[in-house]
Amino acid sequence: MSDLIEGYLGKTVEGKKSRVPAKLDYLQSATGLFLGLFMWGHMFLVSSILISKDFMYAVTKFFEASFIFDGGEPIIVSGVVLFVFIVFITHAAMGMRKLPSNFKQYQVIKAHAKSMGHEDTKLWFIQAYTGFAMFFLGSVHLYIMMTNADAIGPYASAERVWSAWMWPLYILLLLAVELHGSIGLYRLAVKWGWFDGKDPKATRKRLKVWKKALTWFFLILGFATLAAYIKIGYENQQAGKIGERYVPTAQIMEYKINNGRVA
Ligand code: HEM
Ligand code: HEM
Repeated sequence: MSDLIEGYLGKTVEGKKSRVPAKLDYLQSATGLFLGLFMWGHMFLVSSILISKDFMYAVTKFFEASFIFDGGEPIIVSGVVLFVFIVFITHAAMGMRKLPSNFKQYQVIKAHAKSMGHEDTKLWFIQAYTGFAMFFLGSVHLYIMMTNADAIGPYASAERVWSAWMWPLYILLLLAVELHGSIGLYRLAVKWGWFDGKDPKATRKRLKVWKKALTWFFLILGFATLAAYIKIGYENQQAGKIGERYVPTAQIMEYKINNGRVA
C-alpha cells in the first residue's frame, strides 16, 4: 500500500522517500568498480600475444584450468564470461537511469553543463556516450566469447579479429571502454573520497593526471595488441591457414623428439 501511495505522491504517508535509488547508485558503483578493475586485468591478459604466441597459448590454457583437466576445459571460460556478462548487464541497467530519455531532458542537461563550464561535467557526457555505445559493442563481444570459448588462442583469436571482421568493432569498443572505464574510476575515487587526504582539491588534480596516464597507457597497449592479432590473422589468411589451431613450440619439440627427428 505504501508503495502505491509513494507511486502517486512521490512520498510515503509518513513523508519519507524510498531508499531504493541510493541502493541502485551503490550497485552501479560496485558493478562499475568490478568492471573497471576487471578490464585492467583483461587488457594485460589479452596483450600476452605481444610477448609471444606460446605465452598467449599458455595464458589461454591456464584459464581453461589445463592444470586440472588434460588439454583444458573451455566451458570454464564460458562460465566466467557469463558472470561478467551478468555484471555488465546489471551495470548497464543502472546506467540507463542516468541517460536522458528524450530531447527535452537532453537539452536541459546540455544547457546546465554549458552554464557550469566544469570539466567533470563534460566527462559525464563522454561516459554517457561511451556507455550507450557499449550496449551494442560490448554485448557482441561478450556473447561471442561466451559461445566460442573454445576458439580463443593465438591463431583462433587472430582469425576472429582479422578474417571474421571483429577488428572494426574492437577499435570502437577499445576507445569506448578505455575512456569510460578511466573516467568511471576517477569519478568513483572523487565521489567516495578514497584518496582525499588533507587537501581534496590537490588530490583531484593528481587523480586527473592518473586518469589521463591510465587512459593513454591502456589505449596504447590495446592498439598494439590489436595490431599484433591483425598481423597474425592477415599472415595466416595469406598462407591459407584458416581454421588452423596453434600448436605450441614445446608440443612440436616433444613430437620431434618422440619421432627421433631431434637427437
Ligand atoms: C552497456 C554498457 C555500459 C553502460 C550503459 C554504462 C553506463 C554508465 C553510466 C551512465 C555511468 C555514470 C553513472 C553516474 O553518473 O553516476 C557509468 C559509470 C561507470 N561505469 Fe559504466 N557503463 C557500461 C559499461 C561499463 C564497463 C564495460 C565498464 C568497465 C570499464 C564500466 C565502468 C564504469 C565505472 C567504473 C563507472 C563509475 C561508477 C559510478 O560513478 O558510480 N562501465 N556507466
Ligand atoms: C570474461 C570476459 C571476457 C573475455 C574472456 C574476453 C576475452 C577476449 C579475448 C580472448 C580477446 C582477443 C581477441 C579475440 O579472441 O577475439 C579480447 C579482446 C578484446 N576485448 Fe575482451 N573479453 C572479455 C570481456 C570484455 C569486456 C567486458 C570488454 C569491454 C566492454 C572487452 C573488450 C575487449 C576489447 C576492446 C578487445 C580488443 C583487444 C584489444 O584492443 O586489446 N572484453 N577479449
